[in-house]
Amino acid sequence: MSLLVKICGLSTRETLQMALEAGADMVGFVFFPPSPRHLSLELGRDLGRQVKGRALKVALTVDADDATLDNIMDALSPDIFQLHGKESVARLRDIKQRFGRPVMKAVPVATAADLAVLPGYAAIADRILFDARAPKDATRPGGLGEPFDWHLLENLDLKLPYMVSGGLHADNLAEALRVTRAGGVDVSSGVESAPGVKDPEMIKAFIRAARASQESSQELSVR
Ligand SMILES: O=C(O)c1ccccc1NCC(=O)[C@H](O)[C@H](O)COP(=O)(O)O
Repeated sequence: MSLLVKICGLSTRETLQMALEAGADMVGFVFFPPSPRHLSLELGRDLGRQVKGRALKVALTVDADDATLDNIMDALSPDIFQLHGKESVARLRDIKQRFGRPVMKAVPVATAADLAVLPGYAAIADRILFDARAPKDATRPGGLGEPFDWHLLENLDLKLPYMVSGGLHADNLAEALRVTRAGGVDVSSGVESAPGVKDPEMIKAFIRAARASQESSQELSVR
């Protein structure tokens, strides 16, 4: 299974183009006003048209209501909804039924106890995104550029595809993958020169590092 690379929080045509040309498998668009990466529906529509099937479009929301999701569906037509709030298992089921799109549930991780929610979500979600749990005073539940202890996932037995995120960058993603055995990596802050300002060279470096890590793990597996 090829490693999935997601570049999240894209908000300009130029950096989206760079991520697509560099080979991102998923491009994430944030619809959460407190985020420095938040997109208007108009910009989401424009950027969505630019993707043209070259990557999966991920709409990132936080405890959004149906009206908000309807608007995002109309503007972006996402391939996946990434639910990054406190959405219940029942809410995941509702969203899947209403929109007919896969859902990726973000699971915040700080301690082993945070993994207790997995069986419920894993029964409904299509994939899981493990992210660092945000501090209590944070203005948003993700995109904070801080890692969690990847060893908490060392003995994970999850039948669902999962990604690792939270404070990743080109220089630590290989270790994150080695420890977590995740099938994908996701990054936002680690490819930015400032909050919300994506850096093309950092995007390229991150994707290059992810592909290099994938190749070396494939070489090890055939030995
Ligand atoms: O990116 C945001 O601003 C954001 C806002 C609210 C909820 C989630 C958010 N990001 C979720 C992502 O998928 C990020 O890529 C993930 O949290 C990793 O972020 P980072 O640690 O900055 O790489």
